[in-house]
Amino acid sequence: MLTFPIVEIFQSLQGEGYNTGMPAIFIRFGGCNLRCPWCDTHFDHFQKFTLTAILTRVLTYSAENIIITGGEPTLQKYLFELVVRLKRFGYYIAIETNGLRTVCTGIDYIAVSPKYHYWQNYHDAPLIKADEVRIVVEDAEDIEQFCLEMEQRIKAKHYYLSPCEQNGDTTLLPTLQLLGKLNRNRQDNKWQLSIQAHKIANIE
Ligand SMILES: Nc1nc2[nH]cc(C(=O)O)c2c(=O)[nH]1
Ligand code: SF4
Ligand SMILES: [Mg+2]
Repeated sequence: MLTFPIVEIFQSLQGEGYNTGMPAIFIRFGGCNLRCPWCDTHFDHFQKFTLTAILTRVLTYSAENIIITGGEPTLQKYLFELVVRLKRFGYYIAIETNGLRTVCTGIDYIAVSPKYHYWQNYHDAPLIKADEVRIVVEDAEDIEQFCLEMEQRIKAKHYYLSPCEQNGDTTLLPTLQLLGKLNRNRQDNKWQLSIQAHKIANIE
């Protein structure tokens, strides 16, 4: 029987990016094709759920939006089958991906978070169109170059920088400084700040 590795399913508010504040049911898949040193998700602890079990659980919540995340959710071979089933119930479906694989059709909103730590993997990454690009700011000399390359590579409506939190430290100041640099000499103020609002609010 078709099963999916599920870390957790819960309802909360989108804490990041353009849809911040949007009530959503989060479906978090296990497994990832990267190992970011600052990763905040235990994607290797999961339980097997059938499609019907996922659906049954999702239907216990009130939100009309779904955020598919992980881990790296595009690793799921049968993600499209899940999306089709969820769509029949009228859900608006967003996905959070690192952008190293294509995203199946039927998803309404793509948030891609390319990882500076794995820059070399992005030179030929397939995802070149998204709704938002969100880059976690690691304190590195050449991260501005990475951001500019991703802006060129991935066409999106919104571009965000997000501070990196690790062991109680945050890169908020370098993030603000980098926003200043990326937005200098241009009128569109294209790069915006995205914080992990759910962590400050102490919600899931
Ligand atoms: N509230 C809340 N918003 C989120 N947006 C993206 C998340 C993620 O872990 O992918 C996340 C998360 O874990 N919680
Ligand atoms: S891509 Fe995301 S889930 Fe995977 S290791 Fe990096 S931060 Fe963690
Ligand atoms: Mg998270």
